[in-house]
Amino acid sequence: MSATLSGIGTVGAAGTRTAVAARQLVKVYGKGEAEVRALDGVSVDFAAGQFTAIMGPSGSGKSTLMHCLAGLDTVDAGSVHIGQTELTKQSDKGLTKLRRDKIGFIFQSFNLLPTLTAEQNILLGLQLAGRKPDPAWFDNIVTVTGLRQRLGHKPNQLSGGQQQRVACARALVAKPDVVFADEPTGNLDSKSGAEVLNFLQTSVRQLNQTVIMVTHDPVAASYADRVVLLADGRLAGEIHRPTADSVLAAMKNLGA
Ligand SMILES: Nc1ncnc2c1ncn2[C@@H]1O[C@H](COP(=O)(O)OP(=O)(O)OP(=O)(O)O)[C@@H](O)[C@H]1O
Repeated sequence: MSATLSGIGTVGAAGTRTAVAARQLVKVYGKGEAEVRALDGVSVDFAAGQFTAIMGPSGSGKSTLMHCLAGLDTVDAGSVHIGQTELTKQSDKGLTKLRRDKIGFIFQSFNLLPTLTAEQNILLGLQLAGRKPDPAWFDNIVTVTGLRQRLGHKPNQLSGGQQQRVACARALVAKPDVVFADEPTGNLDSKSGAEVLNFLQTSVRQLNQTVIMVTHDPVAASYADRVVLLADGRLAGEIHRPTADSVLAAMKNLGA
């Protein structure tokens, strides 16, 4: 841990712990005339036990930031810490372990295995890691996702919203330090989207999880505790206790 990051992983004055900390992240694509600085010096902390949405105009760097925070892409400069562990210093092997043990993912396309039941999909990652689920925790997740009657169903027997709730349960079952959700409601109608967002909110408020979500949708962002705004690869502000209207107004200010 570097000296400038001494607060990371500790309890701060307000009683909050930092789950993810990014410092001066730079990510450049292409060279010369074609160079794009997708991230241009982004420093941001994400508190544990909070639901944060990342928003910004198209091309502002949201996906790049999430991929760099989650160790799915490398940075050109800067650091990312997940708790006390510096992700940006890990070997490929270390990164695989970190992603498996500390990070949960939810994607726009649900990425469930079609031949497995909902329960088998939820437990697959743990099984591959040779770990057993904590029965009480599994039970909690099944309750808040409302999947109890659906555990024996295969993905093609489930609605889109139910499939995404299975993907949410799969992301949470290993008790990760942080869950990254990339446009989790992008493929869902508004009712199913609301179910998934309610679940993510409940997982933070009742199960004390940490969720970071990229979204284009001000209504989806209004479920978060905090919205971080990006523009041109830089931080462009933040909103605490967002409403759909306050997010929409901020996005209009950014020219989105
Ligand atoms: N693999 C790549 N090669 C070249 N340029 C890229 C690559 N990936 C992203 N970019 C560029 O980096 C910038 C940021 O892209 P990014 O996808 O992170 O933005 P975004 O805010 O998620 O956009 P959107 O809302 O449209 O999904 C854009 O200018 C994009 O064209």
